[in-house]
Amino acid sequence: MRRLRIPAPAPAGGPRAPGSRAPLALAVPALIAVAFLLLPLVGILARTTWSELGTHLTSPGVLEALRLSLLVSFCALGLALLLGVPLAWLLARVSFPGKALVRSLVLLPMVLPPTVGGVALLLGFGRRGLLGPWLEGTFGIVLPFHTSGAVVAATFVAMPFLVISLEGTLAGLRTSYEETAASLGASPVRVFCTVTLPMVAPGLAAGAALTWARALGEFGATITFAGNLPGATQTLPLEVYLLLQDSPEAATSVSLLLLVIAMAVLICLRGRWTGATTGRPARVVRPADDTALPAPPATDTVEPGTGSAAPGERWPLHAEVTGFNQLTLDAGPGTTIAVVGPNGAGKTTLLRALLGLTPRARAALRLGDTDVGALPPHRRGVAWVPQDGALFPHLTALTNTAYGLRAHGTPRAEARRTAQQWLDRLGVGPLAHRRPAQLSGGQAQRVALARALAARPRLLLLDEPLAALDQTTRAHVRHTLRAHLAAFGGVCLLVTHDPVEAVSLADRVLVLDDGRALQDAPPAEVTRHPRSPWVARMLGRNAWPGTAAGDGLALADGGRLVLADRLPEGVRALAIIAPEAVSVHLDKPAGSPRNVWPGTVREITSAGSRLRVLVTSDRAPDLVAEITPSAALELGLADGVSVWTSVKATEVSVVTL
Ligand SMILES: Nc1ncnc2c1ncn2[C@@H]1O[C@H](COP(=O)(O)OP(=O)(O)OP(=O)(O)O)[C@@H](O)[C@H]1O
Repeated sequence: MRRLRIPAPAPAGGPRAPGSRAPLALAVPALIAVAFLLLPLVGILARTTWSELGTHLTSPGVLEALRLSLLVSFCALGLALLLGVPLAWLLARVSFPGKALVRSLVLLPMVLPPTVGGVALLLGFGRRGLLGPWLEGTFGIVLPFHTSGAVVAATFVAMPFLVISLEGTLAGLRTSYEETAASLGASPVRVFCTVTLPMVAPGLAAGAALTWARALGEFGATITFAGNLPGATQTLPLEVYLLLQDSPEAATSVSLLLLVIAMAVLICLRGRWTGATTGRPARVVRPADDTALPAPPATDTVEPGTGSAAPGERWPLHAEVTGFNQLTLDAGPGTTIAVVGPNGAGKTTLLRALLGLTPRARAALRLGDTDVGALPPHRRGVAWVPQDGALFPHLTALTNTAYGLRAHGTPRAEARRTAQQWLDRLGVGPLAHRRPAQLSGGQAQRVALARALAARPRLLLLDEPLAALDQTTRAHVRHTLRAHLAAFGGVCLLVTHDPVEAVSLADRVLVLDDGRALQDAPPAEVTRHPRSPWVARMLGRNAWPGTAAGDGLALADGGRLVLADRLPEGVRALAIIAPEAVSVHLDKPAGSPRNVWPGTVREITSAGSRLRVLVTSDRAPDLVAEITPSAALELGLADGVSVWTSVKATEVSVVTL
């Protein structure tokens, strides 16, 4: 039996090649650097008079300075949170002119000598500064030589730590969570408080801890701007400075205290601030095992109190989209439209335009009798299920599902009851208490769908809802979707690359290309007469565009195809050939088929119980034939084998373009 060797995990702190050693030329200066940083700290420890430590730290002057330091540092932290959190959000989320300048401004106090910072504060907020006289005249506030001045100075130098840390975390947080929350009806402030802040909490905590530690140790700006008044502005660092002249041992003891506090903060953060604070890791969508769950009921007459399919709630759709997408959409209530098209065709942009989330396309949107195109995303009644579900990781399945209801003002108990009903309907009721990280891919998709439907949308947008699922789960969730879309009183747009999904779930298939509607027809019509080679190929057909000439088509990719019925000369058309209609031979076939080409087998793949054989030829475009495995065996087909392919003219269907 062969045993698998599992490689040992990379050591913490980054990958290292086995047996690799740091080169001496780097290791020596690095060690000197460590010693350089360590030595002063060891100096403090070595020179501390441990027997006197208690006396030094409990002297009235030190206790007063400690009290003041704590007051000033916590006030500075509060002020930094109040101002810095919105600023970090703005820098991370909004594009505006001069953003780089604002970011530099935020960083400036970190590189500015603190005394220069103090001078700048004096010139800005001092009694003779730009704002000082107004502050004094209007509010009677004089910042210099007052505790509030020490708070301002500490905030000035410490706030950058908070802003940088939080901005980095926000930048690492995918916007789909916030956009989904808005699509569920949450206002921007609600989204910020209930989704953004909880999700960036680790980064915020790290930034806050550093900010507080920096404010606690602030010296230069404080002494320059606020002075050194005992009981008012004389904080611990200033006390150390004074003690150094009169009582160096006491200064060492207080320094030790500040050192211990700073080290404690850094040890608690364990380097998170320097790069690991990019929000919680995205949930990994695992292949799902839904077999433990009850299959969702196919038809369900229980209607939650706020269900979207309640009698009377019917929402036809009218949309005129301009910008990158240029199309008009009209659909009756209950219609499901599959949106298909090649990569970059504008499917996601269309959904984002309907949500009001992109400036690249704009939708004049009417749902029922209401024009919602001018409303912000959270007031449109358009729910969105992005490809990854975007379940809020800090909420359970139940609270995720209740989110939209709560955003619409439903009382908590009622929202939870209704959410539980929706989860039950979608067959994931028993998982209500689980967090998204504890759900499989299929379960998470059902919860995401329950959450969207529970919000009572007037338009439902599903972006490749089944893409992340394995085949078995896909069939399960497709079944669930079909049952619930049938009961949905609005229009549903479903982006997909899967022909089975498009044909089995949709009443119409909207084919997009370059932002425009190439075809908008029932699935049967699109299957019979696809109007683009891409759709035909998506449906598993061979599709050759060409121009009518003589008794056939002059193919755009070179070669000729004979048709059963002549087309008017010069007409552009798409020839569709089902792979089953293509015959593969080892020798040139004699007799009836007039479309015969020599070629070479390039690829053989399985398609259910049959094989698909890709044949390339210099006399015709690539052609896929579908044959049985026994026929392939008989012909000895393999990559590189020379073959002949033939198609009867009567087997070619033609769509004029
Ligand atoms: N933020 C953006 N800025 C500029 N161009 C963009 C932006 N987002 C998308 N695009 C471009 O717009 C076009 C449509 O993109 P879109 O994401 O809507 O395509 P799609 O049909 O959803 O593609 P896919 O199937 O790959 O998801 C593409 O050419 C894409 O490069």
